[in-house]
This record gives sequence, structure tokens and C-alpha cells, in this order.
Amino acid sequence: MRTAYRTETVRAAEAALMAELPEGALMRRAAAGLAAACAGLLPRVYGSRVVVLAGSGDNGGDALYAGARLARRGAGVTALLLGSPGEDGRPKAHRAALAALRAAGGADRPASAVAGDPAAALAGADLVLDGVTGIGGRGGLRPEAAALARAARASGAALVAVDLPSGVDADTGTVDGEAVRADVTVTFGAYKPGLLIDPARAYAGALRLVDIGLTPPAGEVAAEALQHADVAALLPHPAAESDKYRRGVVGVVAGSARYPGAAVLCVSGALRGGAGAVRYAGPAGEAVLARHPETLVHPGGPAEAGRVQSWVIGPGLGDTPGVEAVLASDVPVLVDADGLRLLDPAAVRARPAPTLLTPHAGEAAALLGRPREDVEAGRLSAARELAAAYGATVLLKGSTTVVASPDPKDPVRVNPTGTPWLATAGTGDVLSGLAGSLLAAGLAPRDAASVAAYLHGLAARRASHGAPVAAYDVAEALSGAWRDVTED
Ligand SMILES: NC(=O)C1=CN([C@@H]2O[C@H](COP(=O)(O)OP(=O)(O)OC[C@H]3O[C@@H](n4cnc5c(N)ncnc54)[C@H](O)[C@@H]3O)[C@@H](O)[C@H]2O)[C@@H](O)CC1
Ligand SMILES: Nc1ncnc2c1ncn2[C@@H]1O[C@H](COP(=O)(O)OP(=O)(O)O)[C@@H](O)[C@H]1O
Ligand SMILES: [K+]
Repeated sequence: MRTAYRTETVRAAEAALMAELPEGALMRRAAAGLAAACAGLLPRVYGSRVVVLAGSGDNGGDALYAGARLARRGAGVTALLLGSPGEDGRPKAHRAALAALRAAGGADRPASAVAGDPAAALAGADLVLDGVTGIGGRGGLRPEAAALARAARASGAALVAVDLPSGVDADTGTVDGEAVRADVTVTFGAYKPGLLIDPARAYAGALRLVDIGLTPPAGEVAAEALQHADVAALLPHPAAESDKYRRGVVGVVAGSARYPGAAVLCVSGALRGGAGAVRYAGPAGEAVLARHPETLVHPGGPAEAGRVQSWVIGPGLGDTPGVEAVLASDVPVLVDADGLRLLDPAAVRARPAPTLLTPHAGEAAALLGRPREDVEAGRLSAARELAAAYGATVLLKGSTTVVASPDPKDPVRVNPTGTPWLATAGTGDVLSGLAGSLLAAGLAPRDAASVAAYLHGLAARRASHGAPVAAYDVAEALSGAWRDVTED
């Protein structure tokens, strides 16, 4: 499990650790890890050209100390100092770190001296260290830093963010203005939620975690990302005495005369999610049977379809009724797509069994009564708000799929396996069938949702290999993704 902690938690853990260590020890550990990561990115350190963008805080301090280490190994290092002017008129910078850089033979200049031609200042650099701001940064980059960040990006040098890409919000993943677009982010002590959640995640590039001895309390995880072993431990496995009913039956209420394909895709996901049988209730039975003869098809509504251990309702449903009947059941229910329209929070809250909602950003925006862009810019808070309003688990789909449970103490789960190739019609139907099947197999809603998103993303990658995929390809690749996870 990859775990991320909020800034305040990281700072508290740092303070506790610093009290036990000689002054500057933590920063030295951070800088050593950072310099080693940079050295690994350069063909050779000796003779390479490194530019350090250094803000006035400790983030700049880390970058300057790392610059000093690289300078001692023969790199030509120049620091551009971005702090506001101090009493001596020079830009403020971490004093001891700047002294270390100078002692190692590095140069420094106020960034204002290169403001007229930032591109010239970055020309020929092999590596740029972004030490403008870390967890102390607020808002987007200021203009001077933004111009240098753009020039660094355009220079072709490897761009390494120190702790966080400057300009992104560590706790929420929002990006309010301009931010550094890094190739690699070397983060210290613990991941921060912004490194896992879009839009900020897209600015971070590849992530490296440097152990500086920090141990934030396990109870304060703010966001977490499952890995293969976590998913393998959660997946259902039939036992010797299992039969199809004991493995769980998932009911699917999806599709309409207009959209029969949604029913087929939802069932195709459900058949590969570990339930022992899939019951389909609705008007698209013929299309479902044509593709999936193993489905138990009922032409009527869900009320007459027979006993199930979970329901999935919504994909391609149009205006077909059925949501009330399904919500009235005493089994876990997944509501997606058309089922989310006009969904009554009170009806969901009153349910005796858990509910899982799987909106994309547009559907979440409609439920929250605010613009889609707001949801996309603040995924974590949007998912949390919806979960609280409905007393339900919420899987918010999109560039970073996040899963929030109604208990605010549960960390948000962030899916690490997604790929933009999934942004194609019908893949959401496969996902809801898959997650519903995992619910029927007995997984808790938060686990069913995050495991489904994980396998779904992995399946899309397997099916895609860098080329477009169709939703049905993703469904067919699910068994392979399952094997990848369990055989690892
Ligand atoms: N506390 C510790 O022991 C450790 C801290 N570490 C480093 O310390 C960092 C945090 O340091 P600080 O608390 O000094 O804060 P930062 O260095 O992240 O940022 C604070 C400085 O940036 C300026 N600033 C804020 N927003 C800005 C913006 N939008 N544009 C330009 N400048 C802006 C502020 O005026 C302030 O001078 C961490 O991210 C990490 O890199 C590491 O060395 C590990 C150990
Ligand atoms: N930019 C993106 N990057 C990664 N995954 C995406 C992106 N956009 C959409 N997805 C994924 O694609 C799927 C689309 O689902 P959805 O929007 O419900 O489409 P549909 O209703 O056509 O099935 C979801 O799993 C979502 O997380
Ligand atoms: K930074």
C-alpha cells in the first residue's frame, strides 16, 4: 500500500523526529537522497550542468544542499535564488545550504538577474532542480518562478521536483495557477495526497520516496493507493465447497431498447468479478444472451428477478424505473450512470445495506449542483462531500479515480492503474458490473470499488499496449489482469 499524509501530519512527524536528532540532520538526509536520485538521472555527474531554482524556505535548502553534493562530484552548479530580498537587498535563501553550495564551488545569482532572458539562463543545463516551494507553498507559482519553470521545461534538461512540484497543493492535488511540470519528483519521508491525485499528480512525473526516518501515525493516512499484493489479498477465491450461490449472485439492471449494449458490457464486467452467477433484469435480455449465454435473464423488473447478494443499477437504463425497488432491497447496491439522475440522498441514507455510487465528474457535478470543472479540479473533496451527503461509498471516475467512504476517518483510495485510453464509451459499464460482482462476492464497498478500479485500469493497459481499446476489450482483459495481480 502506498500511503499519503497531509502536510500537518508530515510536519508533526518531522518535529518529533527533529527533537531527537542533531540540527540539520533531516535536511542532510533529504539532500543526500535527492542528490543520489539526481546522479542516477545523469549519464555522469562530473562535467554535467545543474541549475537549482531555490526558494527562500527549507525546500530551497534541500535543493541547495543537493546542489552542493553534486558540485563536490564535479558538476557545474548554478543556483538561481528566488526568495524576496532580505535586509541586505539579496534574495533570501537557506543560509547554511547556500554556504555549503558556495564552499563546494557552486555559483549563485538572484533570479531577478536573469528575468530578462530566462531561456538563456537554462540553456545547456542537463538537470534542473525545482526547490522553489515544498509543503510550505501556497497557490500557484509567482511570475518570476513561473517564467523559469517554463524555460526549464523547454530547455530539455531533466526536471526534478524537490518534495513536490512547486505550485501544486500538497493536500488536495489542486493546481491553482502555474506549477512546475517535473519529470521526476523526489519526495521526503512520506507521499503527500497531491502526488497521487490529479491534476497535481500529472505535474509530478515519476515518484521517488526518500526515507528520512519519518514515521507518521498509521491512523492519519489521508490517501492510499493499493498495490498488487493488497489487491490479491482482497480478491475472492472459491473454496473447495463453493457453489455458484455461495460465491454470490449479482443482479444487473441496465440497458434499454435504446442502449442494449450497456447491459451487455455491464454483464461482461460482472461475469469476471468473482460472483458465482449474474442475473440480468431488464429489456435487453436478448442482446445479453447473444453475447453471454451463461446469464440468468429475467425480462421483468428487479423486484421479480429473484434473490441476489448485490445489485448494479444504471448503465444505459434511460428512464426505465427500478431504482426505488433496488434501493428498497437489503443487499449492497451500486448505482451508476442513469440511476444517479435524481438520486435522493434521503432514500440512500435510509438504506439498511451499503450503497456504492460510481459517478464520472459530470454526474458528480450534477449531484453536487456545481460545475464539472470544480469537481475535476478538486476530486478528493468532491468525492468526500458526495460520500457524506449520501451516506454512501463514492467511486469518482476519471483521470484519477478516487474512492471515498462515508466515514471521513477512512483514507481516500486513489487508483494508480488508470490510463487515458479508458476514456472511451462503455468502459464505465464494465467497471460497474465488475464492482457489483465483487460486492456480491462479499467485499466491503470501499474494497470492491478500489479493487474494481485497479483491475479495470490494469485490464485497459493490457488490452491497449499504447493503442485505442474498446470497452469490450477491457472486459475480456480482466481475467488476465486478475492473474497478473495474484501471480505476482
Ligand atoms: N522540516 C524538516 O525537517 C524538513 C523539511 N524538508 C523540506 O522543507 C520543505 C518545507 O519547507 P518550508 O516550510 O520552509 O516551506 P517551503 O520551502 O516549501 O516554502 C516556503 C517559502 O516559499 C515561499 N512561497 C510560498 N508560496 C509561494 C509561491 N506560490 N511562489 C513562490 N514562493 C512561495 C514562502 O514565502 C516561503 O519563503 C519541505 O517541502 C521539504 O522540502 C526536508 O528538508 C525534510 C526535513
Ligand atoms: N482521462 C482519463 N484517464 C484515465 N481514465 C479515464 C479518463 N477518463 C475516463 N476514464 C475512465 O474511463 C471510464 C469511463 O467511464 P464513464 O465515464 O462512465 O463512461 P461510459 O458511461 O461511456 O462507460 C471510467 O473508468 C473512468 O475512470
Ligand atoms: K519543489
